[in-house]
Amino acid sequence: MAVRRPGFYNQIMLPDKPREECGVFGIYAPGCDVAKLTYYGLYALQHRGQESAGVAVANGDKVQLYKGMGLVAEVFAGDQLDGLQGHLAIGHVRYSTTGASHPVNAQPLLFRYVGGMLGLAHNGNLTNVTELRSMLMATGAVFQSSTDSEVIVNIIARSAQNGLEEGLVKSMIDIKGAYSLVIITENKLVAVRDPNGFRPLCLGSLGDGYVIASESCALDTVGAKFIRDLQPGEIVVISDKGLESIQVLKPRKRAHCIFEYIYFARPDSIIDGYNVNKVRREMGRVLANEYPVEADVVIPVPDSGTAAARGYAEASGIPFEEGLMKNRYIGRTFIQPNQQIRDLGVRLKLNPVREVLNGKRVVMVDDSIVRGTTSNKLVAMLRECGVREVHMCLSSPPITNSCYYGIDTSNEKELIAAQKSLEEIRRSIGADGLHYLSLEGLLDIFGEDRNNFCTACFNGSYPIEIAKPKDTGKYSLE
Ligand SMILES: O=P(O)(O)OC[C@H]1O[C@H](OP(=O)(O)OP(=O)(O)O)[C@H](O)[C@@H]1O
Ligand SMILES: NC(=O)CC[C@H](N)C(=O)O
Ligand SMILES: [Mg+2]
Repeated sequence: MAVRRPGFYNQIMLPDKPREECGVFGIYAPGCDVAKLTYYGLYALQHRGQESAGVAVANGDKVQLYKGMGLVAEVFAGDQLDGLQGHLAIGHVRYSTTGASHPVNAQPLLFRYVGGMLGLAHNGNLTNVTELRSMLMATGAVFQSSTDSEVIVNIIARSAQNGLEEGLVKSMIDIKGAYSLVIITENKLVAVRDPNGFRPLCLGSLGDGYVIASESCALDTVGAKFIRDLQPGEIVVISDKGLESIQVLKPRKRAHCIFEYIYFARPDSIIDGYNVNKVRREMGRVLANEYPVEADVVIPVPDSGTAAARGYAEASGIPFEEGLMKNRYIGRTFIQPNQQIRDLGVRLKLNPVREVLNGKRVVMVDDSIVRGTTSNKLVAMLRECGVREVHMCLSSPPITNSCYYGIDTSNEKELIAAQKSLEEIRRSIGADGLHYLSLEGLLDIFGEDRNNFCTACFNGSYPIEIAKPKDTGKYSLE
């Protein structure tokens, strides 16, 4: 789980939350209630960020925005959507990476620029944000927020004297890092994917209109048909002239985030050609082949460990059982992210099914270990239920490096695998056996696409150079 930076909102609302990122959604569909469809699209992407949510709608003359802190259903609990009328819209759910979790940093951001109005929603994280922001400030720019996303808006606006498209093309040379963007003007919807394709972004059709989303599950939710993923380095412009695609830069070496498949994305999504559920199941199968054990049951740590546990059970022939029950209604219930609350958090979230576990040798499958809080608590819970042996299996390699491309993983001091050996981790979580999926085994699942991923969190091989911030291991513009 991630370490939250201190901030007004964190202190009063946020638990120590899972590592997530942001979700973006855009729609161009004259004749449809685009605000409501965006709301439903964001609902489908809620797992990608729970700090704030917002929708911006355009009607040809103006862009209107409503956003706030909280879950989509909390922010739009009243009749806010009724006031947002138009034929195109964008939306955002946020999990902060640069800039605190605070109302000023909620997205979409909306500005007036040389071409009129411009709203932007961003998933990802820039790696040269400090440098860009200093450069902009030195030339008189002012900022309302502390996000890297506002830096992107400034860079685009400065180069857009001859039109937004030209501004975007030029700005993609300066902006470094991870960005999947949806942009709205009074009459255009624009989508942009960075040249490495770090974060996902896909295109669908809805009647005569189009939909853009971080994940295909959001297209399904609004009844849109998946067309394709955006190419790394591609800009898609949708207006009354139809859809135009501009391949800006030659795609660099692809660096799709492999953690989307392991943990973040919804299993029903298809990302860059691979169904997440299928990949997760395969991870479990590979895990079973790499680490065969004598056991009586395979249990998942729900929900993100479930598909891999099924794969492990299928490949090993050991029966699959639901040995841990997840409280479906667990959300943002806690108060402060301290260790005591974190420990309690595991209990609130997951409860063992004694009848399934008592006297058994258990393979417990989860997607990952970050700090070890979850696995430590779960192993202890299983022991209390009379489990004879616990083999902890992870469908990812050990996480040893921080992410600087849009995922709020802990800094390296808190990553257990960066600090301890495999044997020390096994002892510290109290398991009889511990096995992580090998990086080779993971990449083999993708066959000839095996080189198309960013695996920096496992091997420190960063596709875009990063200057690690000294103290926190995180970027901050506070
Ligand atoms: O080692 P830790 O620091 O405890 O982090 C690892 C856990 O965090 C994630 O789950 P999380 O509970 O965040 O969310 P989930 O319910 O979506 O799996 C992940 O699936 C692991 O279970
Ligand atoms: N997780 C993300 O994609 C966050 C987007 C952006 N960097 C922000 O912090 O608002
Ligand atoms: Mg989990």
